[in-house]
Amino acid sequence: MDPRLKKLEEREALAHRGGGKRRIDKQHAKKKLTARERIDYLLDEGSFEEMGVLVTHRSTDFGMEKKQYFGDGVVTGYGTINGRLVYVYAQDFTVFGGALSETHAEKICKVMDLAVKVGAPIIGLNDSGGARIQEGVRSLGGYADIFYRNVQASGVIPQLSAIMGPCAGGAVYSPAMTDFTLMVEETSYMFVTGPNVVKTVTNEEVTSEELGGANTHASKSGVAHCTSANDVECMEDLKKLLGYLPQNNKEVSEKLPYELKDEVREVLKDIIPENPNKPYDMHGVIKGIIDEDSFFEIHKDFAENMIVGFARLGGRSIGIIANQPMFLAGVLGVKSSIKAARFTRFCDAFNIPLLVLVDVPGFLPGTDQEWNGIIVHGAKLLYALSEATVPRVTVITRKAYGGAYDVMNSKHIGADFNYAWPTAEIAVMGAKGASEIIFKREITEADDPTAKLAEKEAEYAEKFAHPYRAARRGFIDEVIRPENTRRKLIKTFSMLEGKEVVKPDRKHGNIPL
Ligand SMILES: CCC(=O)SCCNC(=O)CCNC(=O)[C@H](O)C(C)(C)COP(=O)(O)OP(=O)(O)OC[C@H]1O[C@@H](n2cnc3c(N)ncnc32)[C@H](O)[C@@H]1OP(=O)(O)O
Repeated sequence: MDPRLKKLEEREALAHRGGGKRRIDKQHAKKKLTARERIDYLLDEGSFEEMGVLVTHRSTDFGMEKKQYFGDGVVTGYGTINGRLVYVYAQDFTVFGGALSETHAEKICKVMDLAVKVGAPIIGLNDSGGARIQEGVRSLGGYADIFYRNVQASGVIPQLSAIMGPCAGGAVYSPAMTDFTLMVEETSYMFVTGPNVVKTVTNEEVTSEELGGANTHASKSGVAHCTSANDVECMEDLKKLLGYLPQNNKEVSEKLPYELKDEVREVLKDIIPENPNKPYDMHGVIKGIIDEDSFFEIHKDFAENMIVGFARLGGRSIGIIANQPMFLAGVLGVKSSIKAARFTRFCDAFNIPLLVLVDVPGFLPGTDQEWNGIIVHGAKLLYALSEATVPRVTVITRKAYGGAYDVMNSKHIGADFNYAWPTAEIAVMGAKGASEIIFKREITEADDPTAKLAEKEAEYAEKFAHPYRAARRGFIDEVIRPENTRRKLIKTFSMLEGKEVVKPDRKHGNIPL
């Protein structure tokens, strides 16, 4: 063999060995794949083109000049997922624990820059011990270079993060600024300060898993949008999620071929219980509207009184925001408002039309909510929907009470089409609460206050617990039969395809944060 070619092959082979067999075995023993194996699962077969395979770090402190690994702990490049171009970086835990050096960061920045220039999604597979301790501030600078690029890329290309091992300290802020963070159950964790620091500062005893494992972030903090059972499932989830998204903010998501069929869905006819206070599962309504098996739920276990996720409707990718009467009667709270607001802004940035399903009795009362800022967090959702210019369609299935009626994509805040089912109740509040206030004297002075309250409640319900007053005013465009919802929505979103909104000239608005 030509010795020059041999030199190249030797180096490439070394790069592919990562931190060596012992460390790869250790990675596998933890039920984790290596960086290269993850990329193999993620991308279309044979599509990966690696960049910077021969990069090494430049550190000479602590004898580091003798510890050189080609690639420097991160595999970067581009390839395709279902034929679509994506950029990817995967941290290699077998090399310095995937710790981020100056050169490691430069490699990540290079693919991020390309992704923005070309206009294709970037996917980061994180598995790292954080800043390369031997490099000090050069490593910290490398993180900041990535953070800066995350912000510049935000709303321009989709940015997806998978946490597949440790992600601690400042390292957490890159995934936090990307659009979606997926975490692998049991093998990944994220925290700003680990259990030892927590114990020293607050005297709390907590494990890494409890503090920042996948389930914690998926249910308590909302930092994780989805969790996956293992590395392979995580790659599959990334692929699925990507399927709903466009390549960049100038494109729309691919519309899948769709044959008109089963537009009338009888299953929706009886989904609302007779008793208006009885819960039902809004997932059933979603299922009854969308293309078969097409719902990809985001934040499934976080703020469950609100459902958000992507679906296909007549082959078109849409974002769904829906109150969930099964949890806290579907009220708006701090977490659910933040959840829906963030999702709204993503969909709006990437031209994904929004369907809002409403069954909301109001805002969650209590000191906990008030002291945690429901005013400002509720305003986030109001603001996000009001500024969204993508096609926005609302269906009120049952309750739309008080300020929550306004917030949940009402006509008044710019929704394009507002439907209501005959079971809709659009009012300032429920009939009982309203009667107790406005007929207070009559009720207390009555011989039988309970009977009086029931009489007044019925009177109020007769007047307001329906969609027809709103329809008379044009706040509701049409009262539709539930079984026809899918058909109506396919037509409506198709009709709205050409929607354009000219926005006022300003640097940016000031969303309540
Ligand atoms: C932006 C600001 C920040 O990032 S501040 C955070 C700085 N990082 C940290 O404090 C975490 C330090 N590392 C650790 O605590 C552990 O290594 C963690 C990540 C928990 C992994 O533990 P474990 O699975 O047992 O692996 P290990 O300790 O044997 O490490 C594997 C190899 O990786 C190395 N390593 C790890 N972290 C770093 C780092 N930050 N800088 C440089 N090297 C790192 C370890 O030395 C070890 O190397 P080797 O394989 O024994 O040669």
